[in-house]
Amino acid sequence: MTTSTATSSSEHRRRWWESATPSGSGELVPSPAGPVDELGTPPPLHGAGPLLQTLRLGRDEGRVLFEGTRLHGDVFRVNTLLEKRPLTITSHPDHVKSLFTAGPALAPSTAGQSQLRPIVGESVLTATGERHRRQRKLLMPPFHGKAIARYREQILDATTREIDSWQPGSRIRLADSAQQVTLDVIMSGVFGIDYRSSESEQLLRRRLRQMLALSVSSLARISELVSMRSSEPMGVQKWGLAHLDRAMLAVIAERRAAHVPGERHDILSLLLDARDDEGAGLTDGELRNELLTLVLAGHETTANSIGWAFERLVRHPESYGRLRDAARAEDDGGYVDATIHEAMRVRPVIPMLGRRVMSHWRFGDWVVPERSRVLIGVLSLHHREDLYADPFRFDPDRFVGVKPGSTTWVPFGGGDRRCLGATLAMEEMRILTGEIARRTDLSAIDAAPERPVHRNVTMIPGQGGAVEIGSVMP
Ligand code: HEM
Repeated sequence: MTTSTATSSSEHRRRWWESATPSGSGELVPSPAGPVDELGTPPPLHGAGPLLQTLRLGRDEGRVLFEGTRLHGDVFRVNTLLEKRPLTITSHPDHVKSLFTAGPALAPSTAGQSQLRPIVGESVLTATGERHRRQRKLLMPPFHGKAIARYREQILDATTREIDSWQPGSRIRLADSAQQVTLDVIMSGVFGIDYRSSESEQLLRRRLRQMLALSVSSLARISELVSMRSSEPMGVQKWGLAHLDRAMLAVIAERRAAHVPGERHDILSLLLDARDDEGAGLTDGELRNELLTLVLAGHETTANSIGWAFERLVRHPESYGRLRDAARAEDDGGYVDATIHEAMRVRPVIPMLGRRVMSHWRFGDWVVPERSRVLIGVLSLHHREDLYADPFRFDPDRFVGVKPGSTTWVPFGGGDRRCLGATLAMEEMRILTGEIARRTDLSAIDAAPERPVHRNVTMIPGQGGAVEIGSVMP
């Protein structure tokens, strides 16, 4: 057996999001990982049939991850209807490293099977192999740190507008409020659209908002289920997308016609200038797919991370008090970043990452067959006692002056598929968290922690990070 991450069973009888474990950080025991020849498959989670295991994995990933590591340690397998071979789940940083560093030929991402594929088509998120490499290279420049600095003012403007609208004494869902900001940032940063824009650009803004509202409706959830195994959109999704596509292609055509290289700095304009190694640019269809990917991958993840951060903060008055003091001081001493890192550790919005091993692969004492799908349990990795003392405790101090490790803190994934928008997301979260803490006093509506809810591949706060607004300062 490899290193066990097992925790006491009494603690596990509680719900994991309400857990608090005693302190204690052991030494991390190394665990060999990588391609090998012979087999020795990991233990199954338990005896439940594939239908039940598929449903549990889709609805309650957190429970599967904590139950699996409690029963079996670092590595276990689940039989699902999604794959012919069992899925292997690992939570050991050495295994994570082997998958992140192996490269796309040996351990490609399974994002090609993403539920976003019917909507975004082939894009940097869903492409694999050479095509993914090309798209990623074209898209990188607008997401570099220097480029992100340009969006700072837009993020601050949108944040200020949102907080100005908050009324003392009212109750809000912070994830929804943050989404207004992240959507505005996407509109101005990605498309260069603001209130001064042309009629066709305003139409695109309305259509995007409509489609995003539709994408969380129950009708859309049903249509998502119907199109799960299809690479084409179906039902209400197809109808909504046809409307959006017309608006989006009209804006792309308008911009192409008026384009002067270097004049504008939004991502659409930068992408119009992008060229691959052969000197080819992106077609209108490719631009549409990439822009829609950025909208869908970028706004809800960031907004829900803010929702989770304040869901934790309002239930941890000491840390919240320190954050407010830090945000109101001239120099925050790194506490805002530390708070974001800690919130993303205890509540990663994407709790599992998918890879496929193209060779027999060793994970500690176990070897899984080639072409198996492997899931990295981000949530269970982030709660290892040998990596984080008292892992269920929310404690931003653990990250003050400490850079999170690339294989021990992975809310943005890693390797050649690491989140393209991570720098932008961090900047958005830094400004939102700092400004909310500086200007407002919030409190929890309910003392009980919010239950995690699983939607598609994300894990979001059940009440959206619900808070009561005490005061709002200018
Ligand atoms: C807190 C916010 C965010 C979180 C937690 C997050 C998380 C992730 C994760 C876990 C992945 C998959 C990584 C892997 O498989 O190794 C990913 C991929 C991606 N994300 Fe994000 N993301 C966030 C914000 C954003 C933003 C703001 C954008 C862009 C506007 C963005 C664009 C993308 C893209 C394009 C990919 C695909 C990258 C590729 O496959 O090469 N994300 N993100």
